[in-house]
Amino acid sequence: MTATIISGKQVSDEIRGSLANEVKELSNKGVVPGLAVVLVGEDAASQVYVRNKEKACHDLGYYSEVHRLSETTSQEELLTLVDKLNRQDNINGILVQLPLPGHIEEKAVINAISVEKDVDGFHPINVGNLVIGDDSLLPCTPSGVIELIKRAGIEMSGKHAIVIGRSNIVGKPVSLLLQRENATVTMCHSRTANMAEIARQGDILVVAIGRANFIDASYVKPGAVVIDVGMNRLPNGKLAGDVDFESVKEVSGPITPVPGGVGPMTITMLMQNTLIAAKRHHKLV
Ligand SMILES: Nc1nc2c(c(=O)[nH]1)N[C@@H](CN(C=O)c1ccc(C(=O)N[C@@H](CCC(=O)O)C(=O)O)cc1)CN2
Repeated sequence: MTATIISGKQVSDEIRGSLANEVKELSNKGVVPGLAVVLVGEDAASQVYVRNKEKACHDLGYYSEVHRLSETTSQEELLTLVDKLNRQDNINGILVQLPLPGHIEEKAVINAISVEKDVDGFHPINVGNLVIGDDSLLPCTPSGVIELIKRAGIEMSGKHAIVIGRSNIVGKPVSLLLQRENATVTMCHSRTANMAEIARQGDILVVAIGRANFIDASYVKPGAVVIDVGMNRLPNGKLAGDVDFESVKEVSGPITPVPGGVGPMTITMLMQNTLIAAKRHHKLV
């Protein structure tokens, strides 16, 4: 049996089509969603992601500002820029590209972004609202995972979901979002004993551990849905997920590839969050 491939690129294109239509309708009311992206330093991957965010804004008809700051920018200077963007009326979403250079404290910067403009969903108030189930801007990669599962027509309610990885940006939020969909969630991490045995109980397996090709077929119940959030750059320059795609797809049900799975959803959910923030700002929701 060969598994169905869940294409993040395809789902992403569908969502972007709907966003573009909504932006056209909003423009009749004089509303243009605005996103500010801040990049500090020269990290090659970050430069690509920031360019892709700028292009997504352009393609969907958003206003965008990209602030490219030098590696030596001080925390003080960055906070001053964030403060300016917080007060700018044409900006609905602010995203500071991570990772930041070592001399800047990520927490201080994230906490400085206005909660209403935190389209990354990383501010502690947005995280707290996610925990208690209140309305909030959701972190992009975890909400992209849930959207991919839904749009593949997979029911989460009553299913046993296993999340491998407990990071603040993927593992923890994705487990909360799966619970919100009424899945029963088990979390595994680097200290979990008998991980393969536990993982094999899952109807849905979400993997975010940052170890290339770590999950092989022995972790997968036949027919289980497998979502690979890993993005590991190999010495040969190729990108690999956390899941050994070739062996796992022989036993699993629907599965996401890397690249072309969860990755493309991250920027699409960012665009969705920016639109939500714009509509809230203009009291249209
Ligand atoms: N402030 C933030 N910083 C970072 C985030 C984030 O959500 N907010 N996530 C990542 C980087 N990222 C977006 O910023 C991102 C990563 C990967 C992709 C993507 O489309 N990946 C492609 C492959 C691309 C490649 O070949 O390198 C895929 O998986 O198909 C989009 C966005 C860290 N920083």
